[in-house]
Amino acid sequence: MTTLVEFLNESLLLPLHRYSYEECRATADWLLAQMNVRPLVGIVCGSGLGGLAEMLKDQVAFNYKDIPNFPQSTVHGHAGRLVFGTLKGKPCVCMQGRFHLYEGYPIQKITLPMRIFKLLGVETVILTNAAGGLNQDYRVGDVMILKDHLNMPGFAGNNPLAGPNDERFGVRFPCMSDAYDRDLQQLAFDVGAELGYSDFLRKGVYCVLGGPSFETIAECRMLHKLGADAVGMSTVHEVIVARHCGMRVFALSLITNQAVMDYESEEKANHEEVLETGRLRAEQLERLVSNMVMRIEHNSDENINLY
Ligand SMILES: O=P(O)(O)O[C@@H]1C[C@H](O)[C@@H](CO)O1
Ligand SMILES: Nc1nc2[nH]cnc2c(=O)[nH]1
Repeated sequence: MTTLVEFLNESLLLPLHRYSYEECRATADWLLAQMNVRPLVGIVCGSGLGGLAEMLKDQVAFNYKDIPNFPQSTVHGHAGRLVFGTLKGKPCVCMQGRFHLYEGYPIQKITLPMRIFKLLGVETVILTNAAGGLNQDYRVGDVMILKDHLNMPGFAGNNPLAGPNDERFGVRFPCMSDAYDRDLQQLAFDVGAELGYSDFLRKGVYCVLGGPSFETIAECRMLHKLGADAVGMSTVHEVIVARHCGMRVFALSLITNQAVMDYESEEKANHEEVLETGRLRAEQLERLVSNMVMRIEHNSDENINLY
């Protein structure tokens, strides 16, 4: 006989679909069956930053709609393709389009690709996003290297790791004080300096909100007081799942607009400005990421062509 708890689990929790290890494995195996190279680096393209995927050589690409268990991209500026290839000789997989809470997907679904990355052999994840600048020293077009985050949906209990924990992915209570790899942050600044980008490179704290509405003036003021330098609608959930399963994480925000902090301001946040700033910085971001990828060392570097 079904207990009340089982009934509630099935009727309330199942619709918030959690993918089992076996389902993740099936998706990864489906992809690997069509691939002769295992990616070491997984890249996620933020809004308007899908051009990063075009840098990959010898591409094999899949539309999300053809990949078992994958959600669909519904946002303009997120193409909805998983692209495999090499970047400066290093095998990579790139999400040209990510999923967001505001699209209506459960948090476990928008973070599924991180577990697929892990099962494909990815060791380092590079996440990019578009964000509003809260730090008053930031300018539109600045690139903020994430050193930490504020997880607002998480404060309200919406964490991608909520629910039963499968130890095959990671521990029940993962540490997040080392979420953003410090060596990779330094590498970004070193590579950025060599490319002449120091003037627009920053380091800061990213705050995730659920979206899709942009923030009110009072909300921006509050987030700034809480220690956030930039605000967005993604990345943090992916970071948590990636760290849970032991991948190294690097993340950057392109500051696509100034968050409005002043009641006298005429500025209004809008998605078109977000995409336009992405277009203006695309080339430099592509150079920064590809030069970083070239210099990242991996445990499995010597195995690159064995799969
Ligand atoms: O996927 P990201 O975080 O780059 O997308 C940001 C947040 C919203 O999806 C959108 C708002 O313009 O850009
Ligand atoms: N929440 C939020 N997300 C963004 N993505 C790009 N700009 C913004 C912004 O100002 N606020």
